[in-house]
Amino acid sequence: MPKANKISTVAVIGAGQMGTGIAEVLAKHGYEALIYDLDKNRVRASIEASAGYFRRQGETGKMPGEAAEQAILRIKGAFSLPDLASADLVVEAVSENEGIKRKVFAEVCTVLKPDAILATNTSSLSITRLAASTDRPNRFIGIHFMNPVPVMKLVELVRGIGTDQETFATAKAFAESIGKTVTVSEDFPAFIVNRVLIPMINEAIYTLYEGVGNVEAIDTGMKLGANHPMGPLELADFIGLDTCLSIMQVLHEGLADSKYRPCPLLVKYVEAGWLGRKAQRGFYDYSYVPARPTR
Ligand SMILES: CC(=O)CC(=O)SCCNC(=O)CCNC(=O)[C@H](O)C(C)(C)COP(=O)(O)OP(=O)(O)OC[C@H]1O[C@@H](n2cnc3c(N)ncnc32)[C@H](O)[C@@H]1OP(=O)(O)O
Ligand SMILES: NC(=O)C1=CN([C@@H]2O[C@H](COP(=O)(O)OP(=O)(O)OC[C@H]3O[C@@H](n4cnc5c(N)ncnc54)[C@H](OP(=O)(O)O)[C@@H]3O)[C@@H](O)[C@H]2O)C=CC1
Repeated sequence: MPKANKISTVAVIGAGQMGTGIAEVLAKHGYEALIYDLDKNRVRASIEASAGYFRRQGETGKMPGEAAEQAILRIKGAFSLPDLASADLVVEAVSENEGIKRKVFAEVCTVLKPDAILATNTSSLSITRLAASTDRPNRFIGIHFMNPVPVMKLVELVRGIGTDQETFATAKAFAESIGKTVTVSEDFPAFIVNRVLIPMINEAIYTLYEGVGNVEAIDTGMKLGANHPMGPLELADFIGLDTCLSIMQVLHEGLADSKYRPCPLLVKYVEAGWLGRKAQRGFYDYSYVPARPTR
């Protein structure tokens, strides 16, 4: 199994959709994955979902059955932060909120090996600022995976001002060892992919808000008219409307340009708890099969 220099055990903090996908890709490529979340039920649900994913991979012949079974065994639940002490690399994938991430870093640094690398999967936040809240800004880096992690080929690497060359080289070798293509972004709000993608989604929400078209017309338009695999509103629901809003806020505040103002309809949906697929409701209602547009 390919492994990046000096890394064999990887801890993933945050057992949501990204943390679960990251653990799956790690296990598939021979790494021991420890998955942690504040909510123990989330850890159990994540492990269960990953086991289901690998069983389907085995049943459909996408992975040899035995390899799929071994991958299941490589994902282990961590139910307290000291359980992460053996990690050579930590990938933080908790909610896109700077305060929450800072708190997690402060706590996890107390249990990590001094030479462990700390990475964040943040979609938008300053790597330099997050690094400054840790005891190891030189060994801190942004490793930004795309959703769904097992399918999407890209990883963006983002150095903070203090990230050292060895950390960057190890992170790059690690990302390539799990089959990802690496692009490098400078440490600016939302990096490259989300600087382009999320304002497009925000504009689609404005198009809905202003009554230019309904959900179906906007998504069909972009799928058939621009060959996007998902319409922008479907994609917003898929990413999570809370995450989309956080990214727009970081762009708006970080670049101080009114063109990044979050659409009031996006704000309202998040305030209502209509966060997209993960909440069963966003621009679509997922209690129906197939999901029905809500506007
Ligand atoms: C917010 C950020 O910080 C950055 C981001 O991630 S932005 C979001 C980036 N992601 C995108 O833009 C995704 C856009 N959507 C797509 O590419 C596609 O709709 C999709 C890949 C998600 C699904 O593709 P599809 O053709 O509609 O569906 P489907 O046929 O079911 O799936 C295609 C493959 O993906 C796999 N797949 C789909 N969802 C998956 C998931 N959650 N986990 C694992 N595999 C998944 C399927 O098993 C299938 O695999 P095979 O080809 O081996 O059979
Ligand atoms: N969604 C996407 O398409 C992408 C997201 N990202 C980034 O990945 C990160 C995670 O996103 P995503 O997986 O979608 O979000 P989710 O909401 O699916 O998952 C976040 C998880 O973190 C948990 N959590 C919150 N606070 C803590 C804490 N203090 N300690 C441990 N766990 C905690 C949450 O629990 P609870 O729900 O109980 O609060 C939840 O289980 C974000 O930074 C996001 O920007 C990056 C690329 C793509």
